[in-house]
Amino acid sequence: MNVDIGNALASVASPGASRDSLERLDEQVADAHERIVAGMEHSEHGYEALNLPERTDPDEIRAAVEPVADAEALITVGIGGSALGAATITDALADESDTEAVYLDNVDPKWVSNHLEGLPLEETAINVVSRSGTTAETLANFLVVRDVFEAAGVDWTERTIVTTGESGPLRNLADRHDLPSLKVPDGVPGRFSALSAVGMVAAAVCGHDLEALLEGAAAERESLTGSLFDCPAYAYGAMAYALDQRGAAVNAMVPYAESLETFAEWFAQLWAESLGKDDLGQTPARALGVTDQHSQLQLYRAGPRDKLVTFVSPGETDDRSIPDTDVDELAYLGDATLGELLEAEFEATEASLAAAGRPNVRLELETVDEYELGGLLYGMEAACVLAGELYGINTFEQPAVEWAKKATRGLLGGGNFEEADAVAEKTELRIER
Ligand SMILES: O=P(O)(O)OC[C@H]1O[C@H](O)[C@H](O)[C@@H](O)[C@@H]1O
Repeated sequence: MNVDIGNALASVASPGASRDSLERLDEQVADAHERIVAGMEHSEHGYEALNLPERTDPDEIRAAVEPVADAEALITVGIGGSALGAATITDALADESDTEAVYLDNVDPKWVSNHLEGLPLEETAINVVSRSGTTAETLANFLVVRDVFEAAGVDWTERTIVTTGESGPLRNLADRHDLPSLKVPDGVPGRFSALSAVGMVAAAVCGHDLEALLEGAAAERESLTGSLFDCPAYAYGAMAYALDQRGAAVNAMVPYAESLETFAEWFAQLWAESLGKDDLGQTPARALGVTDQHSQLQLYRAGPRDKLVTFVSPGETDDRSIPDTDVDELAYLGDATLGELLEAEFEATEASLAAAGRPNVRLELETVDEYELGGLLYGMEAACVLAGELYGINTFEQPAVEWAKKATRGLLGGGNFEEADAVAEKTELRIER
């Protein structure tokens, strides 16, 4: 992954960071890097995620999925960090796989039913993922999926792989039914776990190259140095932080590839849940090039100066020519391809923001493949860890999310949680028709 931060310099954009201010920030980056390296060396909670390129064992993952390696469809049951990393990988590489990957990361009843309908259950694998093993949505959906298999007379125990922590209800269930199971590595929070079994079981069932994913990530790891001027991941994390300090409270992630739309979702969780602490953090927004040029771009170019726009350039892709036409005004299209049109729109949009003095950064991939994806995921995680150090917050906890989880369980009678009391205390000002 390469990163181009030129359009976020103060000479181009407002808010923007001057070269001098980046030189000064680089001293903090050097300190933060030392802290990060120490955390990695001691396998501290969270920092350990940056060791995954060396720690994850592709053979172990492949062995666990072996019984369902030929599955026509894969249902992954998980939520948040236990779904989005896997979905980012399999959605980005869907064209390369014959396995249909379905993700149940919501409990909207109609949506769940629609997703399960019509699947060839005899040829479908189930991938249940929950670090804690207690997440209500995941456990509930798993019970629904099991029920659907049982109703169809298909033995779900033959087709299920579990990835969870050392202990907990899901671990007990895996043991009771003797299911192939993998462990969420210690010290790796869900949103940083894409490059472990959490994200890679689905990739393995879909036949993707696990080694290449890890090699891409390892190359990014190698580039972690003490200076933002030498390290793309740190350049991104430092610039995003610097811009937030100057008023860019929103970070709009805009990949220019349909296949990377889920990546923007993954990034939103990473950035929001990691950095949204102590009244700090940058709000992630999601958009898709070129589609959202025709919806959100107006705001990004002419609305409040509170945004950084992060483009992702997918590099080389399959192309398709645009057929000739005898309509004179459209003749220019006939000389081009859809890929050239996309590329021209990307560059034009980037330039249009720069011309209006709106900060934007470009993440460049060579192409969308396992190696580049591994690098992108790892690079964004390292950028996030660096930003967390610069903010001075705990990047790896998520107490605000835990609060709502407890309130939900309390409401459903799953234990005594004082958080549930707040629901009854809601202030109402209802306007009725
Ligand atoms: O993997 P689980 O324990 O089921 O957790 C799934 C998700 O739950 C919560 O929402 C956390 O805030 C997320 O970070 C986590 O990824």
